[in-house]
Amino acid sequence: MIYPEYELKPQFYEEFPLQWKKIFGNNNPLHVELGFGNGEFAAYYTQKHKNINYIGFELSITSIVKAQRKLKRNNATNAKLILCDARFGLREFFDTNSIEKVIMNFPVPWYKNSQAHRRIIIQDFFETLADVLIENGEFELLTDQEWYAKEAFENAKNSGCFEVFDIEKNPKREFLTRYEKKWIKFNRDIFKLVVKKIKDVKVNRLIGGVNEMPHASGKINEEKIKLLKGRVFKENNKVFVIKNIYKELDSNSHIFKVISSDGDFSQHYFLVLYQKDNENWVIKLDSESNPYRTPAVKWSVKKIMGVLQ
Ligand SMILES: C[S@@+](CC[C@H](N)C(=O)[O-])C[C@H]1O[C@@H](n2cnc3c(N)ncnc32)[C@H](O)[C@@H]1O
Repeated sequence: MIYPEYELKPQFYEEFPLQWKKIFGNNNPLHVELGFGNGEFAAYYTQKHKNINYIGFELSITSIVKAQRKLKRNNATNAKLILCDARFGLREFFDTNSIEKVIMNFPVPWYKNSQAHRRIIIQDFFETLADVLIENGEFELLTDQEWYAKEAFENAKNSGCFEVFDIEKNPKREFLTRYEKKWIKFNRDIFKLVVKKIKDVKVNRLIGGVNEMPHASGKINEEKIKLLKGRVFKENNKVFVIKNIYKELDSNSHIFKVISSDGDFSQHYFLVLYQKDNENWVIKLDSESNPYRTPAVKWSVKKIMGVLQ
């Protein structure tokens, strides 16, 4: 990363939710942008609002690099960018009643029904918002898709936790994002939805507390190791698959390439299995691998040790 001071890697933190006061060195209000793209809005917003702490989520590494450049050019000191699914990050990295404003400019709408689970504004999202926003905290959505704004409107209303304002068509805007400019050029209408939190909800988080290193140990039947390649394990909301197993030359250790999911949240990582003494083996996260220690990640460690015994 070119300007690492702007990128925050929560997977290297020990404790969740994150301690934002420590991270920014002040107690300024937290404003969060979901899907910041190339960071034009982040650069504008952090200049305009010097007394807030801005946190942006993106899934694209290229976008993170471009956004870092823009923040650096402005010498912004109140911004952190995170490469992570915004739905996961909003729920897992923030405490209850901690965010003043959440902004989402021109999300990917995911038109097809088969892709609907990828939309950010699903019902669960509004429950998370009702947890992490402070009282009277706001969520602002801009989109060129009227149906998307209406779906968000309905989901926010159905949650019972928000004052939901009428959708505004072609609102007056001080700053146009890259996608906004593009859609205006294509003569598309723009829709703005604002909701204000009026009621608390407490949602379950996957990785609360101290982020312990999952590991398991015991006697195993070595013959069973090679049989695990390609196996899929499922339990409730958790799934993991062992994509590959590599044996280290000249040593009794094996690396497992694993993909796990907790609901819609997937992670790739490596586990290492090695012989500790004459009788016992240990399995744990490989030191190069740093997934969030979600229930599926912890379960994969215990389960593999279990089936090898
Ligand atoms: C259409 S672009 C809009 C970018 C920018 N906000 C703008 O208005 O110019 C949508 C952005 O959201 C990002 N994105 C999509 N799903 C996401 C998710 N679940 N979490 C974080 N970012 C996401 C994409 O990578 C993409 O950069």
